[in-house]
Amino acid sequence: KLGLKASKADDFGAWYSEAVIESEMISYYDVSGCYILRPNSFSIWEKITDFFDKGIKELGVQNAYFPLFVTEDALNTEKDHVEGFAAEVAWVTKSGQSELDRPIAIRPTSETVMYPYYAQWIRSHRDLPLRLNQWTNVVRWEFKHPTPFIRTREFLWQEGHTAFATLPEAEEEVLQILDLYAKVYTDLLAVPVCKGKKSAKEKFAGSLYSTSVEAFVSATGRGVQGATSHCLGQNFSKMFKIEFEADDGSKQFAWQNSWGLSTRTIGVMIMVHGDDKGIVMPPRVAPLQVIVIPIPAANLTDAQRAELSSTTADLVAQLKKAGVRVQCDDRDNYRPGWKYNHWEVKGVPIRLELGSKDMEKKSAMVARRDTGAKEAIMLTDVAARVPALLEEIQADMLARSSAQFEECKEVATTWEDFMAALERKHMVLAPWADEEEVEDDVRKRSATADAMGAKTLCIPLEQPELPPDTKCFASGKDAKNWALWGRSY
Ligand SMILES: O=C(C[C@H]1NCCC[C@H]1O)Cn1cnc2c(c1=O)CCCC2
Ligand SMILES: [Mg+2]
Repeated sequence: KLGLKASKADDFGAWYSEAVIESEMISYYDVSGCYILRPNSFSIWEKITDFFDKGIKELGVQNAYFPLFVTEDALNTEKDHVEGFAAEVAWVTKSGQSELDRPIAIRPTSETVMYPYYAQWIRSHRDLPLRLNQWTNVVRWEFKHPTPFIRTREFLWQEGHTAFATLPEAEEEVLQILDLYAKVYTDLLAVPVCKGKKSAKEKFAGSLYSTSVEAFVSATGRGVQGATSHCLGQNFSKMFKIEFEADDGSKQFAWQNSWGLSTRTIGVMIMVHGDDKGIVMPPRVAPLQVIVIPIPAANLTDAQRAELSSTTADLVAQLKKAGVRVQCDDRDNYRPGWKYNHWEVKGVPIRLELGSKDMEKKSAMVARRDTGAKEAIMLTDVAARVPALLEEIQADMLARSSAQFEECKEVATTWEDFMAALERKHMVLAPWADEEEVEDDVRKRSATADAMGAKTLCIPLEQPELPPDTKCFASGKDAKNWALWGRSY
């Protein structure tokens, strides 16, 4: 059977597992929760890192590298946050046969690695702002069911850690980074996101407030946090004594941010765009954008065969010159149908078929992976048309996924409408009291036998009008704002 065995609509988990394997993005590994990122997925991470790294450097952020290991004492400096996560911290307890006299943690995130040194480096307001980022791996020994890219025990990410003399400077950066995160999703991955603030319950315990970009997987009706940008206020500078002498001579605690985006981005892209034929790659991140497949007729003369291969080689050369990532599959031990499937599973955005009758008409047949649409293109137009078509595909993918996102977002002001929307596997924009106990209550009351309860995904930065006297959909108390609710990963 061509395409995947599992269907995305019928068995999403099986579909996703099969898609990441058949597309050669992932290989399973013999440590649970860990996966091998093969070239087809790692090249996407390279595009994301190139884009984001350029963006933060334009903002004045510098890259550095801090050690993988954290001492027990350092890690416990922020113990009231870590205790919630203590079970996730992985420890080195021995080397060879000998026990370490003190266990050493593997970084689950690097605040406690970096901030003792921030305290050493920052003495005067002239040392600010200090804005460092690192591209690393981190380890979190999650116990929930692992999912490639989405929830893994080791993952790649970037973590930005910045310090400013004033809160306004920090707050400005929080939103600059959030904008960059949104662009990673919309401009590279063709995935729409909602920018918002996290509720008190959902925010990072160590932050003053957290902002995030939230994506939505319509196939499962679950939201997924795409990336986070936290304003830490002076919480960490007080813990780590990151103080500076202000220009008026007073000693003040620095104002800090931290922000992170991980290889989870790739999983979101797969879940949003994939179909029953496999992965659908947005052209801007596709490792291979065009596969050229010559289709020699059975009874070709040597001359005709030679002409077909030289025309094919010429097309590939023209497309390469036009900056297109292109390959030719002229293997003679596979028939065309097998090849179509082979490259569709990998999500190659464009297939260019070159058959003998096409040759006579000096044209090629181009097939789009996202819609399956085919169009004949004159050979002389290929080098101009294909780059334009790739951009059209990118735009169309974002337009379709954005329309899907809006379709999956319902407004509700009553409990009944809220629950009905969840039943339809949708997100719900609802006015609420913005109180943690209300959120706890909704989580419990909205859980059903076969589905987890809903949480707030974010409080959208773009708030709809809130008429006076609007009541919280769940508690009946006065509503403070609109939150986007949903089941989530
Ligand atoms: O990591 C963060 C906050 C922050 N870390 C840096 C990047 C941005 C942002 O994610 C929150 N967090 C999540 N998970 C864990 C910890 C933790 O602090 C610490 C212990 C192990 C698990
Ligand atoms: Mg976690």
